[in-house]
Amino acid sequence: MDASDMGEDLTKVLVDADQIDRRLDQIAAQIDRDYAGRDLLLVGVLKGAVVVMADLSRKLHSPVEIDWMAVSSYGSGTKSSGVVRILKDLDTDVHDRDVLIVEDIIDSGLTLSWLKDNLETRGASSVRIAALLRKPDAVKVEVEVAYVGFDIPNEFVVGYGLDYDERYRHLPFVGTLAPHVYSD
Ligand SMILES: O=P(O)(O)OC[C@H]1O[C@H](OP(=O)(O)OP(=O)(O)O)[C@H](O)[C@@H]1O
Ligand code: HPA
Ligand SMILES: [Mg+2]
Repeated sequence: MDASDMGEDLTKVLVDADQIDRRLDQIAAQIDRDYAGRDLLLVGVLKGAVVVMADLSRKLHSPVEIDWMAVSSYGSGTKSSGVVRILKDLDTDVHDRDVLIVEDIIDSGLTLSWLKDNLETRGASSVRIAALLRKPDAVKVEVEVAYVGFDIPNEFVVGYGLDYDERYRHLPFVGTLAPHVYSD
């Protein structure tokens, strides 16, 4: 599948499937080295992180546990509301655990800075972040990211887990959405 399958909804492919695959290989190798001999809990942030969690976790050689949270600050629009809500909490007690939050994107940083604080408050022994994408020009709150796939321009992107109004999450690449799709 490529951008042309999406008709005129996408203006371009920003990061293709091969680039994502190669970058995740590197990040997984780094995570394996950094957490060698430790008992890591991966926390995926629903729904956007589903695709990167599936691909990244299968590249890890270390034993890990996986749990999920759903938080939302976007609703159906393209701008963060800044108000983070927990829609689904973890099933796992993170007290004394090494936690790695796995995310699709850091945009304003509001979601991850809130989530990192939240998990630290629960007594996790470490909380770090892995994010496939980051938009340096959109950051409103600085968040330290241990593993980042790609820095991208400040444009609304979809695919590889990322949606616009719940669509396009299944695309195997990251592309920019044509403005006519969200300004109609
Ligand atoms: O850095 P921020 O500006 O906070 O934006 C990043 C967050 O926004 C998106 O999630 P969203 O709330 O849209 O939910 P979704 O993952 O279900 O699409 C994305 O998956 C991140 O979780
Ligand atoms: N695309 C889709 N979802 C998002 C984005 C984006 O660029 N930023 C934050 N959530
Ligand atoms: Mg989203």
